[in-house]
Amino acid sequence: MFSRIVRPTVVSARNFSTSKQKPQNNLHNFFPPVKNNYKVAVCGASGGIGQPLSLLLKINPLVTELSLYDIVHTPGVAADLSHIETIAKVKGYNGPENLVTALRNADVIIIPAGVPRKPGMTRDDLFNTNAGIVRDLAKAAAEAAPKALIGIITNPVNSAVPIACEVLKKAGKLDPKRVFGISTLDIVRANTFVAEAKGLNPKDVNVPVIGGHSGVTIIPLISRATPSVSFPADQLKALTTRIQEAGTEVVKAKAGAGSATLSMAYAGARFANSLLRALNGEANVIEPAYVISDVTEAPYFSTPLVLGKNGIEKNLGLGTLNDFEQELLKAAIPELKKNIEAGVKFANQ
Ligand SMILES: NC(=O)C1=CN([C@@H]2O[C@H](COP(=O)(O)OP(=O)(O)OC[C@H]3O[C@@H](n4cnc5c(N)ncnc54)[C@H](O)[C@@H]3O)[C@@H](O)[C@H]2O)C=CC1
Ligand SMILES: O=C([O-])CC(=O)C(=O)O
Repeated sequence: MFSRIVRPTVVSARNFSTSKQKPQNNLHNFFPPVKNNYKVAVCGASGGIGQPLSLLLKINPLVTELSLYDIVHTPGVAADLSHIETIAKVKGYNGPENLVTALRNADVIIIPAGVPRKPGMTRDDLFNTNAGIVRDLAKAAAEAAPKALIGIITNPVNSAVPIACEVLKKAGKLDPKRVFGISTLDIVRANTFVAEAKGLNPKDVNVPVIGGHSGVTIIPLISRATPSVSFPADQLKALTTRIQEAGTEVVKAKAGAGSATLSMAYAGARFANSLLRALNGEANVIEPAYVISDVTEAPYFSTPLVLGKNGIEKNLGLGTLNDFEQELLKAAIPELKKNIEAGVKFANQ
């Protein structure tokens, strides 16, 4: 994933034979040199997403402290990851009594805590269990790390982000530029499926996906893909539906053993890396995410964002949508508004 940013340093065998330097078999050569260092906290670190996400963060050279919080198993996960030969110091924190310490002064907090779907469930069916989890984590973040950039993976994302924002608002700590619903997996999937359909290398493909993160609220903008691609109407419709229902595709394939974990860990690590690159002063880091927004009637909406040291530097907005995409937007808005209202109501009850 990091090869998207900087190509690996290639050291030839000849260089080794003439140099006094020891050949390096570790992964350090794959990463760019870094100027700065950051504390990243993962809430739900022992889970199906949390563990591989924490692994990817442990090998990110921008991370110098990795704080792993969960209600179970963090001592084991932290001990395991701490043996990896990278600079990040790993600490595990178990249980609510250690939550505030885990989050204290974090620069970035990523939240994959909560239950996943089983076949036959919608993401909304997770609301009753996961809403309270997100509320409690947001409360702790407001107390321990009010300047942190917070990325929420927990479903239903469309409601979870409003819950977190309302909780932060009540604590007087809401900065709308710092709270993100991570919809990166939708972009990752769109890139992969379009690349497969056109025989391209996925690393060269970028498909903007806007809206929310469930069913019809996921709006792929294939007309704006780079490189430019086109499909006959029936194929475009099928591809769009596949991107919208890709989470369900994984839930069905896992047959009761949960939902996407490895691809989500990749997507979460890509998003966290973009936040860290922006914090570290890199210009023009662009990622779509689901945030407080005034670009549509829905008060939260995902569009491409320019990220900076303080979170969102600029919302790049909707851009031009073709007729097909306008229809997708029309279908998404009522559902999004309903999901957002449910989150706001929960946080204020
Ligand atoms: N945004 C997205 O694109 C995606 C979101 N998800 C969502 O991510 C969430 C996690 O999924 P998995 O990792 O597969 O689930 P999992 O069940 O494998 O892991 C969840 C972890 O959260 C922990 N947890 C539960 N309550 C907690 C609390 N109060 N504080 C801290 N940790 C707590 C559990 O102990 C467990 O380790 C689900 O809600 C799932 O729907 C999953 C895939 C994609
Ligand atoms: O489908 C689910 O429940 C998990 C998820 O959000 C995804 O894979 O996009």
